[in-house]
Amino acid sequence: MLLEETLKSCPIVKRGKYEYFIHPISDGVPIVNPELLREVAIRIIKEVDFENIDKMVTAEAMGIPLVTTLSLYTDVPYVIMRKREYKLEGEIPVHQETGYSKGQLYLNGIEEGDRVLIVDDVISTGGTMIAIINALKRAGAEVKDIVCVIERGEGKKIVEKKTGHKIKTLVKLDVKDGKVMIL
Ligand SMILES: O=P(O)(O)OC[C@H]1O[C@H](OP(=O)(O)OP(=O)(O)O)[C@H](O)[C@@H]1O
Ligand code: HPA
Repeated sequence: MLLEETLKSCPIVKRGKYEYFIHPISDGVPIVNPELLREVAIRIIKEVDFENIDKMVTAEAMGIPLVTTLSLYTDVPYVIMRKREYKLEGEIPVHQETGYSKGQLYLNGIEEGDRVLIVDDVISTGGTMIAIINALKRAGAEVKDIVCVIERGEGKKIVEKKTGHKIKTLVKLDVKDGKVMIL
């Protein structure tokens, strides 16, 4: 499949001590081909019961092409957790920490009782997913399902243990000696 094929040959750069892989789905560079985006969206749709989902939630930036594509296929609307504060009434700020960055994410647009699907491109340390789940909990939403396209490291296990939510992923990889290995 295209996702696995393109991951195997993608470049790695250092971000501090973190070996960061660069891929169209996780970075939008060097180029995003529609065949790959379509394959990923269809693989996600096969994993999720969209009949039970009111809204999708993702984090800026690289969840955005994913939820956009999914929304066009399923007619389910989406909310983007932004790194920028809007100061709208009811806005929920949460702390986000990844393997290479720290910051804030802001949730708007979710109402109590909303049945939510969380979508993201990568789960690595799990810091971003914890932030998203915390924000949704504070909003009173019901997390129905979670899908991340790419899994690396221990984040998935850590978040599942900490929150009790199951996380679905399409591909699991490891970055070793400057190369991506599909597990
Ligand atoms: O499991 P974690 O260690 O938290 O890593 C996963 C997060 O890292 C990336 O986001 P990033 O904040 O780098 O933003 P980007 O989407 O703008 O690249 C990615 O899109 C995930 O949201
Ligand atoms: O290594 C990575 N590459 C792209 N996005 C990511 N998000 C967390 N880790 C990574």
